[in-house]
Amino acid sequence: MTVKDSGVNSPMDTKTQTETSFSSNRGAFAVPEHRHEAATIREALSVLNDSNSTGGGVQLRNVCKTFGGKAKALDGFNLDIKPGEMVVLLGRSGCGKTTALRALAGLEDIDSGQILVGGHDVTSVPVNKRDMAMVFQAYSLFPHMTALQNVEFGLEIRGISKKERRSKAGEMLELVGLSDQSNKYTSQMSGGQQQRVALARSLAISPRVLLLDEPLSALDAKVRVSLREEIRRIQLETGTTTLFVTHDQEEALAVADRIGVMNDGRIEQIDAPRNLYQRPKTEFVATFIGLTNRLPGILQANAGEALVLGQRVPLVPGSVSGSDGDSVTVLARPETLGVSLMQEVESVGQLQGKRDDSSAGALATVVAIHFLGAIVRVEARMQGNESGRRRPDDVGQDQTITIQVPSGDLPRGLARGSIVSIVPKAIPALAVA
Ligand SMILES: Nc1ncnc2c1ncn2[C@@H]1O[C@H](COP(=O)(O)OP(=O)(O)OP(=O)(O)O)[C@@H](O)[C@H]1O
Repeated sequence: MTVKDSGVNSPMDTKTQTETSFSSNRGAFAVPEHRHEAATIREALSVLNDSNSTGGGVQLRNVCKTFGGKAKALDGFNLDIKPGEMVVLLGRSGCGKTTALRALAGLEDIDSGQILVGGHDVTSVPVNKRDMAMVFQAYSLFPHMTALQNVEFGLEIRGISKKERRSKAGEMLELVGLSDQSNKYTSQMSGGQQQRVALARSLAISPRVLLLDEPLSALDAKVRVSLREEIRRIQLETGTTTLFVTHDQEEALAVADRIGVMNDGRIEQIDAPRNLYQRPKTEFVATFIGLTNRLPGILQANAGEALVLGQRVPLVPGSVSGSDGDSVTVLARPETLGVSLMQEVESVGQLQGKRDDSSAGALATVVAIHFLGAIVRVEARMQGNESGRRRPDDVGQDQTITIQVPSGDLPRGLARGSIVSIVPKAIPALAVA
């Protein structure tokens, strides 16, 4: 990773990266010898600014960034974050999330485009003048300083008086729930506690924008969940405009006001978590967020519907256009499919003989049941139509379909090997070609 030199707050430039120091009013502080840790601490501190304004939205306009003349990390990237909003960038590894965040911070120069904060063009403003603070995946704290000293440090490099910074640092540690740990060395703290300290240090300077780069990735599952809730609570309490980068869907859905799903250097869709899940505009977004079943459908173009397993399913905006009768694929969420047990038969073939082919639903055999606490996920294998009279929207033989129901709604007696009828509910879904 290249580390952009950042100016006044990072006198490390002249030192080697394995042994270096920060100078401040207090004197010099040794930085850990580990090369990556040193670079991360330097970046975290360099983003802490030496100007004083708060609030403001963010705009990245048509930003392009290429590394070494190769594929574009950002390719016409556009993002608009409202003041006080928490936007999460979500996407696969390498799609450009971190580059977007670092470009906003000023840690990466951009090839073209414009970056505005609070309506002011900061494209050429150095990193330490952008009024931002950043928390990284790595803890980026001084291990030989206490929690209080680490939080104070960000204020000290901005020339805040000792009395004032001690009071502010104490306040921030209280905000992140660490008042009773303030005199502990950060090297003696858990990962979750260290990230709280890093968050307190970032917020102590009242940044215009808070940047969170996979801040929870190094933590174990339980701590991740509790800390993400804490981050959201604190962000709402302080009203700090925040950009959060993660590849963890659940994390994104849990904390964001809006999620921007990234693909190949740009945002494919940005929306409130619920809209993104229920009304995805593209196949990429529909399949990236949550689970989907690919079901054959027959387009009812004028009605804005598709016939799926004999049932009319409304289509969301962004669905493929075409003519009545066109074959499409409908991306149905597991919870939009109803499942009922066909108790009176022993085989699908036996039932198919009795069934009217015009009735809605398809027959399937349950192959797995996953109990997930509040919900149950059922995997069922379609059997095809053995009577030979296939409906045009019959699901392919042997296709496995995933259905999800609240635990309390699971049909009594449903077990592996049960024969079930699957019927789509009239819940909007995306249709693709
Ligand atoms: N300093 C760099 N030098 C060369 N290429 C880079 C550099 N930083 C990023 N890239 C490339 O730019 C693209 C976007 O990288 P970026 O780190 O922004 O992706 P990401 O979505 O954050 O991925 P991850 O989730 O794995 O962190 C990738 O192809 C990556 O290899």
